Amino acid sequence: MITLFNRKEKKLIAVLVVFSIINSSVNFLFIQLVNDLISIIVSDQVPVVSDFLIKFLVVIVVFFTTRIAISRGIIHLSQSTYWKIRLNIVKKVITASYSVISKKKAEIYSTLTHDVENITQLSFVLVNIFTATLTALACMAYLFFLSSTIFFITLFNFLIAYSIYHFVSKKGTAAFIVSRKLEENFLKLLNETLHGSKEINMDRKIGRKILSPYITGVSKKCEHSSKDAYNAFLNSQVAGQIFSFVMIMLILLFGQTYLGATSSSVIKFTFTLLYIMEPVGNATNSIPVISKAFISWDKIKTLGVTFGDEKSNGIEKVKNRFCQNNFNTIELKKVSYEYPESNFKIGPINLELQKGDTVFIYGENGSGKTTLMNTIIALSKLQKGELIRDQNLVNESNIEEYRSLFSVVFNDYFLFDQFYNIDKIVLEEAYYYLHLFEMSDKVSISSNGFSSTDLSTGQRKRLALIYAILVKKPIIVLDEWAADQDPYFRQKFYHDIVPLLNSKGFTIVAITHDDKYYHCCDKLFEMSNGKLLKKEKTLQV
Ligand SMILES: Nc1ncnc2c1ncn2[C@@H]1O[C@H](COP(=O)(O)OP(=O)(O)OP(=O)(O)O)[C@@H](O)[C@H]1O
Repeated sequence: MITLFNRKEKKLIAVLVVFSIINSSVNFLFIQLVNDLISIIVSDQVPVVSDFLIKFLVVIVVFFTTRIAISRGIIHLSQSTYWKIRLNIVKKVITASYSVISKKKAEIYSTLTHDVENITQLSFVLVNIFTATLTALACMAYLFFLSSTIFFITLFNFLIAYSIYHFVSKKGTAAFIVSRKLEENFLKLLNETLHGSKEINMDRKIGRKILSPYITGVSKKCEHSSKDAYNAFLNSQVAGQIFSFVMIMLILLFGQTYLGATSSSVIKFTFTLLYIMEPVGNATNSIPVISKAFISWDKIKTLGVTFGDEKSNGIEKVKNRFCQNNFNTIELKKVSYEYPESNFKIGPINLELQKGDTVFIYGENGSGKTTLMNTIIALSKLQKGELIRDQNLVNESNIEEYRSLFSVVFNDYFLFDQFYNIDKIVLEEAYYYLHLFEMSDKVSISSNGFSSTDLSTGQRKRLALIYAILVKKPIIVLDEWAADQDPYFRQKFYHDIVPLLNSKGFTIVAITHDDKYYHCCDKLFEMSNGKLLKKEKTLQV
């Protein structure tokens, strides 16, 4: 759960509350000052200008000083909250499991942009509402003092107006919830458009189709529900204003004759009502912002719950352990994994990896090789069976440490801009691998990262493997790494690089379709429809 404010900020909020009370009080004093002047003027007297000017000056100075202080405080609070929530979400994204993140990308984007912004807007609005409420309360007390009968009639009208507002604004909130959901769909489609821009360039039909009916459809629906929401709020605002005008007219027409008020009270009453109409109107205009902020806050909380808190310390736990962390054996005992979405299942699988092994896994497309790999490296949560490292069961408490044994080049790998997980790069070693992978004429290496990643697909994959080696985790896992390499380099990889890495102490697990090189491993397995079969490597040569 996100803690919105620290102790210092809570103190600042307390100060802002005090300033708001002072601000509302002087606001109220101003109307009293004006009312006093009106009384003097309607009774054909001449006011003592210096008296009123001094009071006016005090009121105006205090009003604007507190107003500026409140605004600055709010800007500080809103911006620090904005970035705190954003960082908190990113932190959760970094520590959450891959399976959760891969399904929640659009939701994360819309929360990071849309929802956090809505919460920030709320802080600006809350101050207006708070000061308007205080001013209104002070004015209401003043009205009571002027005429209790008219005060109760006014109060009754306010309550009716509020009930109508409350009823109608429920409709508005419901429409905002719909539009928030649609916003997520919009971002999902936008994401597809950005990632598929090459395909769209090649075939504009995809672009046209995704634009209409999909993106246009979602944006139209979103536009309609937002309009419905704002209209609902607008209707209730208008209803509130009509009530106020009716009230003022009734008091002016019947205040003296039927309600027993003096002419001076009626004027003061009317003036006070007119005066509070603006801040109260502004405050009610801000209700949609509050409504959206509540919806967004719910979203942020739900997203936090989805991520789960159990791994929130994962990053800190494995810090700096990469080079020291090692293993002797890893065992999979009766391990199974099933995708609920497709009902595809692997297992039960028994497998033993020993330090220094070179293991190749081959098999038909869709036979479950990547699923098995994700299970071995504990990227997928274990559903059935046991994962054992050196006689120790891998569980929630040691899973991060277990994962840190593996350096993986996924089939759909991502090459980061910088060497985030290498504390100190040994340039000599880095250049040795750059030469080995025949990339030294294309790329140079600094302590931050590779000089460029704008390379061919095969070349980028070579960098990904160099990076995986430099991280120095004991097990290198490769998912069809050689598939993008030319025949010459593929041979170099299987004949020279794999044995070299092996001689340097790396354990290698590779998924491969290169049957020509199946003999280059110690242990060969076939994955067949979710089952792992041990194979004699000579059979495949
Ligand atoms: N994210 C997913 N959600 C649901 N089912 C999935 C998912 N990923 C894979 N599958 C199912 O698991 C099966 C095996 O997929 P997997 O990626 O493990 O195969 P593979 O042997 O690595 O194939 P390839 O050689 O094509 O990479 C697929 O046929 C599919 O039915």
